[in-house]
Amino acid sequence: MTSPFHPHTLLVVAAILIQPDGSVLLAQRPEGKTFAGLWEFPGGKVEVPESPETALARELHEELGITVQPDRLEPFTFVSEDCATFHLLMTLYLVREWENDPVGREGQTLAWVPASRLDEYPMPKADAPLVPRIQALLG
Ligand SMILES: Nc1nc2c([nH]c(=O)n2[C@H]2C[C@H](O)[C@@H](COP(=O)(O)OP(=O)(O)OP(=O)(O)O)O2)c(=O)[nH]1
Repeated sequence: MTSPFHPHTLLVVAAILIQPDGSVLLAQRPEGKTFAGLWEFPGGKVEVPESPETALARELHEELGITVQPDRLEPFTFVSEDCATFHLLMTLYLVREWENDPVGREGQTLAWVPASRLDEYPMPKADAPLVPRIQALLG
């Protein structure tokens, strides 16, 4: 049954950038944003009329100054999480190729983290299931 109070679904795309040594990139959400201080996978909201892949390429350029090819993004997994005022649907892509070195262009601190140490970085609740999946992928 449909409820008029059912939260809307927010479509978010995020990247798991992987270096040749197997470390992955985390960004710390800056002060003033929701979840400030927590670590996340870079990305953001899909805007009309973007595809998820073009939205992720845009977000990675805005946030990190890197260039990725939308058709080289590798679908990995997704999370579906009730966040009280909205429902988060976040699709994640593996990214192994990019141009330029990532820098935090929006004040975020960046960290390259070995998969085995991902659980040392506090993340939004929705990200919790991702950690064992990434560890299984990267060993
Ligand atoms: N990029 C990213 N967003 C995440 C992760 N985990 C998680 O719950 N989110 C949530 C936080 C936000 O509600 C949403 C991403 O939107 P966003 O990052 O564009 O949000 P925003 O800059 O506009 O900031 P805000 O409106 O949430 O304050 O997804 C993650 O690992 N990466």
